Amino acid sequence: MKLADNYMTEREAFTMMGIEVPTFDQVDLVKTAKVTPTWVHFGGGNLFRGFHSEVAQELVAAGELPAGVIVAETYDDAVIQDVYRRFDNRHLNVTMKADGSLKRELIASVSGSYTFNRDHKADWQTMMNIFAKSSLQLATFSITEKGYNLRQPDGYFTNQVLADLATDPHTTVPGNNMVATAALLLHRFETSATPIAMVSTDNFSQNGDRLRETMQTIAKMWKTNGFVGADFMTWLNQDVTFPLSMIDRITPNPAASVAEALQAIGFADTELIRTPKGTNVAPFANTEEVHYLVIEDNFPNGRPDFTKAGVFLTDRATVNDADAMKVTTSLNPLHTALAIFGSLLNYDSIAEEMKNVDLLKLIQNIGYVEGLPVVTDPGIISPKQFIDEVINKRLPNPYIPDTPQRIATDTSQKLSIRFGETIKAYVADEHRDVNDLVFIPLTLAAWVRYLMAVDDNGQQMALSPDPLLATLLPKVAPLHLGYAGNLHDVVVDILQDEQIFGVDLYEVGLGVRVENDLAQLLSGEGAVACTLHNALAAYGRYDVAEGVVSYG
Ligand SMILES: NC(=O)c1ccc[n+]([C@@H]2O[C@H](COP(=O)([O-])OP(=O)(O)OC[C@H]3O[C@@H](n4cnc5c(N)ncnc54)[C@H](O)[C@@H]3O)[C@@H](O)[C@H]2O)c1
Ligand SMILES: O=P(O)(O)OC[C@@H](O)[C@@H](O)[C@H](O)[C@H](O)CO
Repeated sequence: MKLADNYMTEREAFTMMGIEVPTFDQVDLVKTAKVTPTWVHFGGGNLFRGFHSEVAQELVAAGELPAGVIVAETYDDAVIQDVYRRFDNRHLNVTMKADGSLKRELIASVSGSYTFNRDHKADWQTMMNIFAKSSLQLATFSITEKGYNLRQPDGYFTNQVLADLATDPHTTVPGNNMVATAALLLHRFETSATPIAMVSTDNFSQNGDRLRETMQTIAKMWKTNGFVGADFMTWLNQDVTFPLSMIDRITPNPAASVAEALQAIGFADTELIRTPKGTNVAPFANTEEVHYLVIEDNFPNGRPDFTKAGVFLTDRATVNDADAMKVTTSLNPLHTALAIFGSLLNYDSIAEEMKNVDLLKLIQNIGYVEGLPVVTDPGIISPKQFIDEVINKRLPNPYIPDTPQRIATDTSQKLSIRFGETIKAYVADEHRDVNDLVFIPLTLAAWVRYLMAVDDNGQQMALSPDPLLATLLPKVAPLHLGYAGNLHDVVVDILQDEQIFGVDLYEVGLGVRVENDLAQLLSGEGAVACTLHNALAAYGRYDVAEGVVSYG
């Protein structure tokens, strides 16, 4: 069987293979979406395919979303061509359960897919038409942290953004994806002027606020340059909402092991694709069973009843707390620590890393000891239960084919949220001492050590993509194993960069500690494993069997 087979008429054949098929006809969604679109999603990568599209499928089945969801790609044209249109906008979502069994579901909730950038004029116009429709209630985003950037590392607008902001959006098509998004909102204002919710579901704190600020920055510049009036600003401020969200579902890149399992049952569409822009996709997505989506309930033009698909809708403060819990202490910092140390120690599986007692203790100390105490309980999810589930069930699940290399992607964009927020909380609390942080600074030092692109055996190591590599690699170029020169002079520029860490590490009193850790980490072959082991012996406060104990 394959994705393009008619699941309405061949339902039994799919079911016999253990593939669940939709109860609705995708053709109906497509027809409805042409007239009354409801939901657009930007960034049709793996998270969307493993999570949002499944939420949409449940909502369609519940009669809550007759128009399905429309996918728009601003960045990677090949995604639309290779895994959406080529497969009639369908994919297989494979949920990998802790007992090794697979749930396979044919997803047909996508009612259209478009490449929204200036190279695709017809798709551009279609998206403009969709945004003009008063039926459109929301747009969601999963475009990675860097997808929201207007500025280059030095804080100035990128040349593309400068060019976009200097030209009238009514006459010139913008090149930057955020400016293009603002152009959609401008078109909406100038046509239906109906309210809309723009929902970022990317992994960073106050994600909605960042999207709002980005849209407002663009609008202000347009106004300054005389391209829009004050009325557009007023509409943007009053009628467009940017709800906060917390999203959680470990969704690794499509894995060969899952492709093989699908081939074994006779499913044909299993090709693993790496697009020229580096997105790893396939006709299927593979994801975990556990998932949380918490969204601020602020939809000014109405919304489907997301709760029918297990989504939490709540107030802003609760979402913020849930997000801070996940992104700054209880999941993503642990992931990033495993990504950095795992890459240096030559692991290619997160589950395998969890069998290394030192790596396990590392994340226990970062999570339970250093992060959890400064987290506010969101009330809807217990932080302690959440982190227990992450460390004891989710990360060790051998059936989740996740890799430290995937998670190490774009680390420079993530450190300020993953660790910087905890550092700031310690600094802000007069009852806490930032010098009690041991394993967070060690992980930051390990990231600088990682940038040397040499593993713990002294062998060259491929680095995961990161937009700052071009500026960072020349800075660490003098470093080598056994380096005995002036380390401070080499790393000071990096460690004081607030854009990267969220704080100037020297200003908060952690710079020298990170330098000292780095000196140990690069002292020779095996020094990464050894430094971690010694730090745990000296300062580890979490005992695997007994829970938190005092400093050694
Ligand atoms: N995969 C997960 O486990 C997971 C879980 C929770 C949250 N997230 C969030 O979702 C994001 C996407 O994850 P994914 O697994 O879908 O990744 P992916 O690599 O499968 O897809 C990335 C998507 O972002 C788009 N993109 C990349 N760079 C862009 C840019 N500069 N501008 C605009 N769009 C850009 C790509 O075209 C693609 O659609 C993550 O960065 C994270 O913030 C991921
Ligand atoms: O997606 P990123 O790049 O922000 O971070 C990598 C992983 O930590 C992340 O994708 C997790 O798998 C996810 O946050 C789990 O919900």
